[in-house]
Amino acid sequence: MDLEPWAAYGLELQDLGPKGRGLVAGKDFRCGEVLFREKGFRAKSPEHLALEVLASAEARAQVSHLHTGPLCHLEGHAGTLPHGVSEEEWFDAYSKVRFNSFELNGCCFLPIMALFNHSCAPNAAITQLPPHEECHTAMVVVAEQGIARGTEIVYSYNSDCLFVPLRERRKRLLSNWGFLCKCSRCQVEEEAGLEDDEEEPPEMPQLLSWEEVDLKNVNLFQARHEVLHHPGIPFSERKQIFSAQLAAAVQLAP
Ligand SMILES: C[S@@+](CC[C@H](N)C(=O)[O-])C[C@H]1O[C@@H](n2cnc3c(N)ncnc32)[C@H](O)[C@@H]1O
Repeated sequence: MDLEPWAAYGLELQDLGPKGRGLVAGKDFRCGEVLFREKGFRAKSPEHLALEVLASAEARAQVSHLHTGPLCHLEGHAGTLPHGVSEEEWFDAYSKVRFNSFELNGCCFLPIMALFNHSCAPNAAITQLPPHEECHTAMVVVAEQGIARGTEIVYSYNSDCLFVPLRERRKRLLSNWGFLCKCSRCQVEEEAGLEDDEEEPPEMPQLLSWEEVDLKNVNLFQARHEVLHHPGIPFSERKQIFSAQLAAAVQLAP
């Protein structure tokens, strides 16, 4: 593998403290721009993917740089290990797959995409590209002002997380991904004491709808901030708005 394949996309890998490493914009990106594409591996489950990785020296090399999650979360292999594979090698491969893959018509594993950190107020989103049988994914900028050079690029590991209050978001991320979310939104809400408070009903902002998906970049994401930050908007409505924005961004992408 190329030593720094993300550099060709204008991305820089940096140490970001409590979140570990993360990818940062090395140049300005426009709203709606596709900033990254990758073809990865797909299998029925993380266990199947780990076995595929262990079976191929090339795949092992492709994942060697990845974060290894907390082993206490792992149940380990159900049956016998492949010939010549030690327990230690199994746990390393399984942990890398388990904590860096996501569910998209099966278990999808993208070795470079796995370097992006999660945020509950993301400035990018990932979307599947055709042909859909392949694990082929693009990342699209969904920040209303685009993404300025030097800004960390973050997407939501589980877009459902965007639409629930702080305590519930943290619970889901902790149980599915094994980390306590330290994104900017969680930190602001934590400092404001929202974890303990009953959430107040929001004033309804001016929201985008499905009918408006052909809007131009300028106002495409004008309602995004409100959508993410007003906890009282019904879950189904938030999801619809978020999906409409993403669909519009993909249509606008070159
Ligand atoms: C897919 S990896 C992302 C890249 C990783 N930071 C690295 O150094 O390789 C996922 C891991 O990054 C860390 N991480 C990602 N987003 C985070 C966030 N919002 N808050 C805290 N940790 C985060 C967690 O350790 C998580 O298990």
